[in-house]
Amino acid sequence: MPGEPGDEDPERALAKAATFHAAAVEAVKGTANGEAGDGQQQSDQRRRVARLDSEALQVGGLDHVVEAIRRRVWLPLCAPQPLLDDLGIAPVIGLLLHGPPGCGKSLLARRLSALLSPRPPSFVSGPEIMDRFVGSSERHKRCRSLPPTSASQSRTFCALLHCRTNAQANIRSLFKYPPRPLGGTPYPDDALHVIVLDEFDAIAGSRSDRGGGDAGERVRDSVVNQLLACMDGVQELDARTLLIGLTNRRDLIDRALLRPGRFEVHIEVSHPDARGRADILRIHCQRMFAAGRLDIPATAEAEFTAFLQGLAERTEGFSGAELAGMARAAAAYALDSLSTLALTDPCAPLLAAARRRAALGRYWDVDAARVTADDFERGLQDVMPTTTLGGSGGGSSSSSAEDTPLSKARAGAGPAAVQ
Ligand SMILES: Nc1ncnc2c1ncn2[C@@H]1O[C@H](COP(=O)(O)OP(=O)(O)OP(=O)(O)O)[C@@H](O)[C@H]1O
Repeated sequence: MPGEPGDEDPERALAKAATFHAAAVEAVKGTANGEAGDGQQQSDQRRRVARLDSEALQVGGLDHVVEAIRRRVWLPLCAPQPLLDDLGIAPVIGLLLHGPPGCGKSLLARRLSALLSPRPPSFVSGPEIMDRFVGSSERHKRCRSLPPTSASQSRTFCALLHCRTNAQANIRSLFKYPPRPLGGTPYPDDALHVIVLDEFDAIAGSRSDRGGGDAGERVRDSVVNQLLACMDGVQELDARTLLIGLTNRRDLIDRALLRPGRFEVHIEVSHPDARGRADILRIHCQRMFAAGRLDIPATAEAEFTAFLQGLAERTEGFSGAELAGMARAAAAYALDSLSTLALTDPCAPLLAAARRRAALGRYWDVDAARVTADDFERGLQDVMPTTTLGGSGGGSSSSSAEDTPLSKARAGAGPAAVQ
């Protein structure tokens, strides 16, 4: 039967799929054009199905991840059904993104789901689900420490049964489509439903490791069993469903969930390399650069690039979250120096309330506000201690503004050297 994993050698099926790629995209474009109501919607749909790359997703340093997603997840999802039938494949129903914290898994899942389907995705936090059910079952578990009267035993049994039933119902309800948002953009009934399972290991921990001992463990086991059952029944649903599991610990996840046909595609989202870090920094500094708030003229694209490369060289081992944090810290230092100006202005307390608002602009000197090399240097120092990897030592405390990538870039000296 088409769509059953293992019907055809996956490599061969993929090679065939690649051959049909152009035709598939064209066919989908055609469908989008045919179905769209007005011109705007047409062009939106066309863009949605026709493009999936790092730029469209607004993520940096994840080109290889995006390419794998495009090939294994996106192409089969947007290919025409007759073509999939000929190839004997069905789109995957489970994608697992795993890797260290802060490297962009949630960001990627959010952006990808927005690009894949007009239907709002369902976001689920693993610990939240488990706390609700396992927490209560563990509270009831304490009944076990009571003297083994028939009353306490039956209370424990009922509580466990209740928690298991609730947890299973809760997992089943995940697969139901969320109600259409009132006043939102209409979408077809069979639009893809994306379910993002954050901290997936909390829901999907390996059953064999736990031995199924106490009440909480039995609830956890029943959640995994329910998840397996729901995934196996996903093909019967009216709309296609894609589960995206996010985890820092793939090794903790039950192996039955990780097999082909369930979470079939595993992609590691790891720390970015120097080029990736420059891309991520560009995303997070682009706005201040374009607004002329960086201490580099907004037109000096080459200087900006050199500045980003210099910073990227000095931030080995940083995650995307840490790079974004560094840009925020630099901006906060810039604000801080401006607000100091405001506090030290001797006229400030004397101003009448009506004039304060107008005066604020003067005190903050909004027009002159720039994020300087020193601000980035201090931002780098701030974020450094949270970084556990790398330690190429960017930003030794003695480095002066003259040594910074920004000042080197401004002097036309190119990227700063790795320290
Ligand atoms: N590749 C990236 N490109 C651009 N920004 C990034 C990237 N990676 C991380 N960030 C920034 O860091 C923030 C946090 O990243 P995100 O929550 O996606 O990490 P995560 O891998 O899901 O972490 P965790 O495993 O701790 O949940 C993002 O909202 C974004 O601002």
